[in-house]
Amino acid sequence: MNDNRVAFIGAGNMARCVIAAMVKAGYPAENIMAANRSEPKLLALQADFAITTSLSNSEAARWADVIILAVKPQMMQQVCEQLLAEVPECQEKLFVTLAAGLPVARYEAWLGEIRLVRAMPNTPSLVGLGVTGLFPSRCSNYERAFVDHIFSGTGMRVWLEQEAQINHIIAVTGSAPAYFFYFMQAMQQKAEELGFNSTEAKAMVAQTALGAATMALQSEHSFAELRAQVTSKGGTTHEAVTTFSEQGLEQMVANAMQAAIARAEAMAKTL
Ligand SMILES: NC(=O)C1=CN([C@@H]2O[C@H](COP(=O)(O)OP(=O)(O)OC[C@H]3O[C@@H](n4cnc5c(N)ncnc54)[C@H](OP(=O)(O)O)[C@@H]3O)[C@@H](O)[C@H]2O)C=CC1
Ligand SMILES: O=C(O)[C@@H]1CCC=N1
Repeated sequence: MNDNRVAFIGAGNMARCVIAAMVKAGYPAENIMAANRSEPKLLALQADFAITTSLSNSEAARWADVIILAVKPQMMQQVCEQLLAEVPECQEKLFVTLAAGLPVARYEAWLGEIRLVRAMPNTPSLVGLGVTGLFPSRCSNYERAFVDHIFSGTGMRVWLEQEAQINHIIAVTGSAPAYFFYFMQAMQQKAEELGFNSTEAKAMVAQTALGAATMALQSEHSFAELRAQVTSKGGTTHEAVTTFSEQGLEQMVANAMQAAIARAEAMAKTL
């Protein structure tokens, strides 16, 4: 499977995360190319992963067996239409798109009835601890297995049966690293107010998050049970958790996740 040539169109944050995971998992760098409209990110990818790069999307698409679309959703129509105009044979290749919001039908309007996988990774893919949701359209079993192989180094993969579930996985995992970073940022700010220096505070908060997530993954207990283990009757945790609860944490989280889904649905209509 490592013989297939994989080209990324767009070499930003998410392309870097997936490329890092592929290379770390042993995918040959000579079979990976990244194209970007400007040079700095390409130079960094060359230096870090020894992949091939290009300032021409068309060159990358011509070279590739598999084309991974990794530009922002707002750029996607222009990129796809230009690819089809300059590399008409790209229609015969396998496409993967990382973009939020855009349904398969939109790509078919721009590129024809292509074989496409919508993938929704998240940034912890960079360190092999990501979650990627995947929805295939018109793909063979081999193509599905190959895309699973591409993302194998990113962490957990979840194949979805309904396209609408992509918007749900955006809320649950795609956008979710930002929720945790926001929570940790708030904890770090308070720790600094309490007198810990910034480096110490960041490390203490991140280590606690890592410890809690590792315990949850290794334990059969529910999150509620693990929380109960920390919460002594009449103790400090009870006061903190009650404050979260009284101030509506659960509803706030649900509202935020629903807002992410609503935005993905709106993008599907407007982009
Ligand atoms: N970030 C995340 O956590 C996740 C993002 N995604 C999806 O991944 C996609 C990329 O997001 P992300 O990596 O964060 O965005 P970035 O802005 O970091 O990367 C987009 C890249 O596309 C390049 N680009 C823009 N227009 C063109 C063009 N016409 N031709 C070639 N390259 C172009 C940009 O170049 P330049 O450097 O010149 O601006 C930039 O490097 C989005 O569709 C997003 O929805 C999916 C899951 C998670
Ligand atoms: O914010 C976004 O739209 C993208 C998709 C998921 C994470 N980042």
